[in-house]
Amino acid sequence: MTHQPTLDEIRKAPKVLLHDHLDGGVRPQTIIDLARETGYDALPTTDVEELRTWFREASDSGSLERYLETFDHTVGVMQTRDALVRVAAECAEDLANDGVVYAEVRYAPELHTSEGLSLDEVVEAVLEGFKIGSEGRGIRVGALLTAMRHQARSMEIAELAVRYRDVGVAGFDIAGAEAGFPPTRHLDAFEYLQRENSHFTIHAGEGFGLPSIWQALQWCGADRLGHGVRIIDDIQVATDGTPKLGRLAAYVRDKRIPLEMCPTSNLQTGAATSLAEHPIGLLRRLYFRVTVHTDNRLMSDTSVSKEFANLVETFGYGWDDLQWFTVNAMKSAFIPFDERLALINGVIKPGFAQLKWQA
Ligand SMILES: O=c1[nH]cnc2c1ncn2[C@H]1C[C@H](O)[C@@H](CO)O1
Ligand SMILES: [Zn+2]
Repeated sequence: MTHQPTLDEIRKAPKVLLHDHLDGGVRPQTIIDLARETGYDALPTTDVEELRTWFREASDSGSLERYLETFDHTVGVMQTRDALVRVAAECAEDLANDGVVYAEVRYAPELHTSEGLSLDEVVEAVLEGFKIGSEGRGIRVGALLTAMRHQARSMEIAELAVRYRDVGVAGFDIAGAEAGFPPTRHLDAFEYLQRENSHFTIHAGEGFGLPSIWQALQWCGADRLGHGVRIIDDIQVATDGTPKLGRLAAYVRDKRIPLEMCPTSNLQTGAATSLAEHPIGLLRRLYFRVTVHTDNRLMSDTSVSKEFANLVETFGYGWDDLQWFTVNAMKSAFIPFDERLALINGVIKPGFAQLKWQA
C-alpha cells in the first residue's frame, strides 16, 4: 500500500508549468528592493513578511477586477531593463527550485514601457533573465506574450510574439478583466497568428461564462484555454452520477483542448467556491485534458507543488494522477512535438517512476 504523495516528495517530481504570470510571481523582497532603486513609493508596506501577507489577502477579494488591482505594485517596479532581467532570472530559479522542468511564463510587454523601454527591449530583457536563471538548473523557460483585453494593442503584441518566436517566445495570450471584454475584440490579432502558424491561449471562462469560451475557441481559434473552469456550466450530472455534456463541453473534450486550471487563483477571484467543489474534480474524472498551474505565485502564495499537494489532500490523488496532469501539460506545450516527447520520455516518466518506486 503506497502512501499519498507529500509536499516534499511532490517537489522532487519533474513538473510542467504553462500558466504563470511573471508580474504575479515576483519575490516580496525583490519588490521592496526594486521600489527603493526605482523610486516607486506606492507600496502598502516595506516589511517583507507584511508585504507577502498583503498580496495574499488583497487578492482574496472574490472579484477578478479587484484581484487584478494588486498588480499595480509589481508592474510598478518592473519598468527598467535591470528590473526585468532580475525578476525573470529569479522566476526561473524559483520554478527550478520547485522541481519545474519546463515552463511557459507570460507577461504583458505593453505594461512595462512607462519609463521608456520599447516593446522589443522588454522582451529581450525578460528572455535574458530566463536564460540567466535557468542556466545549469535543469529547467527550460519560454515566454508567452500577453495582450491586455481592455486595451487595443493586441495586433502589435501578436507581431512581437511572431518576431521573437525562434528565440524563446513560445506563444501569445490575452488577459485582464473578462466581463465586457470578449476575445473577439482582438480577432484581427488571432487571425494574424493563425496565418503565421503561431500558437496562442486565451484566458476564458474564469470571470465570465460559456460565451467567452465559445468565442475563444470557435471565433478566435485558441489552442488552449486559460482557466476554462466555466465549461462545467455545459455539463449536467444526473442524480445517479451520469454526466451529460453539451455541445461545447463535448467539443472541448473531444478535441483534447487543454484546460490551464489554477485552483487557488480561482478561489481568490470567486471563479470557484471551494477546492472540494472546484470543477477540476469532475473534469479530471471525465478525462478532459486537465492541466494544473499557479497563475500568480505571489498573489496566491503558491507553487505547482503546493497546488498538487492541495489536490492530493482534497481529491485523494496519487502519483498516477499527478503524472497524468504533468504529461497532459507537456503534451499541450507550445514547443515542437519532438521536444515535448523528449521531455515526456526522457525526464517526466523516469522521474515519476523513481518516485513511485520509492513510495
Ligand atoms: O487570472 C487572471 N485572469 C486575467 N488576467 C490576469 C490573471 N492573472 C493575471 N492577469 C493579468 C494581470 C497581469 O498584469 C497581466 C499580465 O501578466 O495579466
Ligand atoms: Zn492567468
